[in-house]
Amino acid sequence: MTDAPEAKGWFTRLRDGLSKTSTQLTRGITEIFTKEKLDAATLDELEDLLIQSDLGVATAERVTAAVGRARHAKQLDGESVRAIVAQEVARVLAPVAVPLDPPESARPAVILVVGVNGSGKTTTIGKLAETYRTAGLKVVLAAGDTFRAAAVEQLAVWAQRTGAAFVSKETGADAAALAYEAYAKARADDADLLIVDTAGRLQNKAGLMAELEKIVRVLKKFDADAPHACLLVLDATTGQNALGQVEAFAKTAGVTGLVMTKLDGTARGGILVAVAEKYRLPVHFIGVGEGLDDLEPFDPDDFARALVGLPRVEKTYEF
Ligand SMILES: Nc1nc2c(ncn2[C@@H]2O[C@H](COP(=O)(O)OP(=O)(O)OP(=O)(O)O)[C@@H](O)[C@H]2O)c(=O)[nH]1
Repeated sequence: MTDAPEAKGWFTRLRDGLSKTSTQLTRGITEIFTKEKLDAATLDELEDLLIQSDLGVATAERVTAAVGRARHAKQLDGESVRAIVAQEVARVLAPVAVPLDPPESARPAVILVVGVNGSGKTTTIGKLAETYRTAGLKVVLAAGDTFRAAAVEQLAVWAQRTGAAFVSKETGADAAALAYEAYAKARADDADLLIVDTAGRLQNKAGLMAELEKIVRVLKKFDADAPHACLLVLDATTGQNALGQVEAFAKTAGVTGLVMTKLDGTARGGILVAVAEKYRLPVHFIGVGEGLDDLEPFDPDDFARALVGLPRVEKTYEF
């Protein structure tokens, strides 16, 4: 298969990126499962470890129950417990692993990108532009974070780097007016995809909501189905705060899917599982670095194996 080397490269980066999380989990599991006796207290310790690793209570219970069922069948060691963790985590994640396919019929399809400041929105938009440009789509980027000149400049650099068209206005300009101009340009250019950056200010929820609503209203004047996706970018290093962010943005912005960034900088990568389990929103992409190649479509099996530091299982296909 031609894509095998690239896929392998990504898994290695994913595993390296998640190494802080997997080292912590592996160490904890190994300590718990090298004891002579395997009893209810052992399972309680495992459950506590999984909760402390941000996986969420329901997943921790589910994994512990699976390990409990397996304990009579054979002598469990750390590695087999990690394999059970990976299997159960993959089962929790499978329903939310949904690709982001902008509708081809919409010209342009519109992706609105929201999230708190610093979550990695702009970087994610740059990487998305690269992904879709590489797939042959004509992409326009709209610098909707009009409050911060640095955010506009950063997005301009990404546009240049990826060959996407770029629309911006002066600092402080109305973000909805910018969205209007960007859509008009994208349509005039017969672009496939318009990706709109937004300012992220959770601390000013009312203002944020009004601004996002205005952007959406403007887009709907062109196309009643726009935006076709509203992506919330979450920074994994914020741990449990990610849950509050999903709550707030799901209410205010009508989030349709998630991107989780910075999984490489944290021992809290388990938070993706807690978010998936609680909100059941599609997870489209995950990010493990600042480079163009560091964003990939979300694969539940790869993520679950990397989370506990196990090698990738080559997929088998049934016909
Ligand atoms: N390690 C790591 N850093 C990342 C990742 N994604 C983004 N970053 C970095 O995180 C910082 C913030 O990213 P931005 O893309 O500027 O975030 P933003 O949400 O647009 O932030 P504002 O522009 O402040 O609204 C930058 O230094 C990025 O290079 C990632 O997956 N891993």
